[in-house]
Amino acid sequence: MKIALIAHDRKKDNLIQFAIAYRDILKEHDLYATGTTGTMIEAETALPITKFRSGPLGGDQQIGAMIANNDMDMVFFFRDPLTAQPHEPDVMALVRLCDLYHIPLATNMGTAEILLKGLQEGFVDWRILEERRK
Ligand SMILES: O=C(CO)COP(=O)(O)O
Repeated sequence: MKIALIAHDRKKDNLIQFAIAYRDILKEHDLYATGTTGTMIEAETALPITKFRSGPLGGDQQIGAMIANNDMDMVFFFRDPLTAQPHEPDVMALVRLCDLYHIPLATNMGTAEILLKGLQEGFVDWRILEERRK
């Protein structure tokens, strides 16, 4: 599965801790990230990550394009609800595309844990089943 990892600055530590804790599951998948998030997670976990531009410079939109192209399966986007983002429209667009294309999206640690454990247990195979139906 293709998984996107994104975190706003004050949530990056959260996502790094999450990636460390669940490294064994994440390493079985193809990982993508916005620039700074990806660089930091790679440094802490040594997981290979395809990195896009930094979020404020278009990285969210690059991941959104993958979703629109049916080329992304799951998104972990730890958003900071207390800090205004200069690229808020891009953030909302990414969340919107997840909803539009039924892409599982976790915006905080609580949901992320359930989503990743669900992935490990095979609870999110619908995209694979959908592919088989084509
Ligand atoms: O701003 C972001 C998501 O909206 C994240 O971008 P960076 O990973 O480059 O900090």
